[in-house]
Amino acid sequence: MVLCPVIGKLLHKRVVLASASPRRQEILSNAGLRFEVVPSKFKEKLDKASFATPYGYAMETAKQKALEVASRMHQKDLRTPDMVIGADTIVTVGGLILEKPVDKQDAYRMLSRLSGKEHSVFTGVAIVHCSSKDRQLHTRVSEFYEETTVKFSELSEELLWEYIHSGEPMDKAGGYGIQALGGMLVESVHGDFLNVVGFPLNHFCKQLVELYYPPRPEDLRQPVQHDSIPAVDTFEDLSDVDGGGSEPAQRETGSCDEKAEAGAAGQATAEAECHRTRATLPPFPTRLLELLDGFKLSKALLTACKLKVFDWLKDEAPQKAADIASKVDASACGMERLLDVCAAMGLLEKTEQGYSNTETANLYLASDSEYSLHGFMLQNNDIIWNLFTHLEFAIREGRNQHHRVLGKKVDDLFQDAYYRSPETQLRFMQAMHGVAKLTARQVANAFDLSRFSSACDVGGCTGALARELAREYPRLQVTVFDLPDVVELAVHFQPAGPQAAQIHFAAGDFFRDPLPSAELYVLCRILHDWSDDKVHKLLSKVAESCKPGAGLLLVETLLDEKREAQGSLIQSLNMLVQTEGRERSRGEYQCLLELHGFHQLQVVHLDGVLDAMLATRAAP
Ligand SMILES: Cc1cn([C@@H]2O[C@H](COP(=O)(O)OP(=O)(O)OP(=O)(O)O)[C@@H](O)[C@H]2O)c(=O)[nH]c1=O
Repeated sequence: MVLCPVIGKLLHKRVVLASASPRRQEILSNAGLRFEVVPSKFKEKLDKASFATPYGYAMETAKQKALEVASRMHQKDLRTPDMVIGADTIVTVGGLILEKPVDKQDAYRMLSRLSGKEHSVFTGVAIVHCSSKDRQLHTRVSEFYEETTVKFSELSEELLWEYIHSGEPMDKAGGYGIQALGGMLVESVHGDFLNVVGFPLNHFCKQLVELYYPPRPEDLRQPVQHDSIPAVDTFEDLSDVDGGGSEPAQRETGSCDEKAEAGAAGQATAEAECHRTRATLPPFPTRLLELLDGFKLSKALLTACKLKVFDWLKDEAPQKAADIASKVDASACGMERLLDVCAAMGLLEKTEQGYSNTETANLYLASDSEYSLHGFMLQNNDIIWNLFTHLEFAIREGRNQHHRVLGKKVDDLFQDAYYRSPETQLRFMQAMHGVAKLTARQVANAFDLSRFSSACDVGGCTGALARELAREYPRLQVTVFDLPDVVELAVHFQPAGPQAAQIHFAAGDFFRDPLPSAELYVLCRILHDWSDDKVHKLLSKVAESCKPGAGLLLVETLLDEKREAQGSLIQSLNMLVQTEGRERSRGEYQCLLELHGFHQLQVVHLDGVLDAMLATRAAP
């Protein structure tokens, strides 16, 4: 969610952060800004003595960093961004400017200089607005700085060296990181904490407000100090009406002021007009329209995958739309539009030479890449998309929609729907394999499972999780238990390797057949497919198979965990449309587990929307 409305102004812009600093990236993305990262190659070697102030030096360095990136991006394939942000953080003490230490001795010199004293941290920021006319790059720079004062405690030699040996000082101005171990050195801070970390977010937002929402005439008559970042309804309407979009308004050229230039007599009318427009027009519903377009973007992505566009563009020189079109038997005009949308979504690079894959496309969308989600995309295109076209019925009826898509009754979710033909089964398995590979390592690492020597992954499909468990725990034997048809195909997904000897497949139906015996049972994204009745049935089977002390590892999306709320709620809707089950909250899982004799629940949040839970079987 975008908390600061002015950040939302940049959502449609191509914003580039010209910085390799992970802290800056984190601060800005936490603020809801969408941007690309292109680290600057500008060498921080300006002559410090030629600047009257330390912040003058920081601002100039920030500007040069941003300009270097703007001109490199413009030259390289004419990819002109709309905005490039550069920043430079320095520490000053006793008239000296400290940057990043070059080695441990240098870090020692810096930190001992700061010990027991107050120093200033300046971050200079440059916002470079770019445009391209007649192939020439035009830039407009606005810059500012922020100062924060920090006081260090007296640091003992021992502490100093211990800190230096931690490695933390090396990539940080002044040789410390206030946000991590370096926080222990700090007695007090005056000013913006994030400014010390590397980016003065608050001042940046205020600067954007100034750029995008110039003061109204009455504000100029009665100057108001903006101590806070103005709320959306104060300003949002202004710029969209005045500026005709989200271009930053120039104070001297804003449209209201242009009218005012017509003369004193015209001024009153012009102002009145401006105010009337402001009063009557609601904010432009940008976000709403973006949401509306969401399904078109998804379909463009899925169609490009279906046509294997990203396979044709993998590891190849850039290609023209017409070339790709002829390879996949498509029209050149249609393909060009599709590829342009893919480029706008950041999946392709578009240059004068043609289109090529971005890193994301190579990694996840090409069908033969290690972590390919191509199968998952096809599953979404061919199956889930159709189910979602019946969302209204799903909501009204409170049930999945396979019967409507297939035109017949579906009694068994898997046999009658997902596995109704070898082709649909293979596609489902490819989809699950891609998703499982993405998360399997995190699941395997979520808890210390070294006390178990055998595990059974119930409904373990292709064995992607089994493989990671085996890799992480070399003495663990893992049985993947799944339907006979699945087991038959699963072997094709198992690469050879040292883990192969630890993994076994067993065929059966987990609702009907006995489960293989194991010390640890794993149910990864299984329970959410099923109604409460079936969940009880399955959990009681698992519980019966367990000895006291056995473990149960559940992986699901927990509702109400106050993170990734949108992702988990969409997932919950997805379950309604596709399955007999639902996502559940931590409390619900805890109750279910306790009811079946599993206690000591531990929960670990994983990347994305998944959560891992581990519980132990108590003596019955
Ligand atoms: C005082 C302090 C600094 N930093 C980091 O120090 C680097 C400054 O160097 P820079 O030259 O401004 O930036 P860079 O890291 O070289 O990146 P770039 O923008 O590419 O020049 C930035 O990373 C900051 O976060 C912290 O992480 N914590 C702190 O408490």
